[in-house]
Amino acid sequence: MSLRFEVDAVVLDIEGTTSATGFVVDVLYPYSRSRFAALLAERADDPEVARAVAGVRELLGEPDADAVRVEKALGQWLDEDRKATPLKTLQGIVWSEGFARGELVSHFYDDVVPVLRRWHADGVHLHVYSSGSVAAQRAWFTSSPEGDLLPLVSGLYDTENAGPKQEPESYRRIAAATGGVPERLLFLSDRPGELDAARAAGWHAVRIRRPGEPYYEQDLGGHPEAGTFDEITISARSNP
Ligand SMILES: CSCCC(=O)C(=O)COP(=O)(O)O
Ligand SMILES: [Mg+2]
Repeated sequence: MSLRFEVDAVVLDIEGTTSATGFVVDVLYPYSRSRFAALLAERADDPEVARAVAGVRELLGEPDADAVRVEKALGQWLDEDRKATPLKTLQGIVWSEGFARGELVSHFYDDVVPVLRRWHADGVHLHVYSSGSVAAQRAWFTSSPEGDLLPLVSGLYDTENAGPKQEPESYRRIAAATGGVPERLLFLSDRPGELDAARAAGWHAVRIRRPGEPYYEQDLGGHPEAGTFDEITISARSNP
């Protein structure tokens, strides 16, 4: 299938779209799980850690939850792949340190990086919108197997600065932040509920449907689909 869009910017989901969910779940999740206890015990006074812990307690409805209870909740949310913002904040802290130490290198599907480079060279603005925190996204793009990809990216959005990914209002916020008009924005994601929200905000939305990904079999939404990024052609305004 070949798809063509005239847009100024492409907004990218990460897990299931640019990158394999299996890598996130099998490599990144265990990495964060094994470091949460030390993070909660040794850096409870770090303002970002304290804010995230307060967020965990709020989601639990347990204002007095101690570090053991908080760690247990984080572990359960990891098991469920629940995209809870405080979990993502804490993961972002440990992952970005792991990437900086060279203990982690991110993953991109083979088709993705050449196409991102081409779109960028053609004047298409690239933004990221992921449940992974902005800190995690920055580290992910900086420490790729193909070197530092962060210069390709103009903006990073997560559930904290944009809002939940399945709500149209979040896409309106991103459009306002990028200065883009909805009909000149294209969102790529594996998850039908996110694509529905982007479409409801007036964006173009393409479902990236890769074999082996969790939403591959789900057949809802009626969105245009692509199996790889090569199937999508973008004409930017500056480069018709
Ligand atoms: C570098 S982000 C790590 C992946 C992650 O934790 C996540 O939740 C990604 O979810 P997405 O919204 O990109 O599907
Ligand atoms: Mg995804």
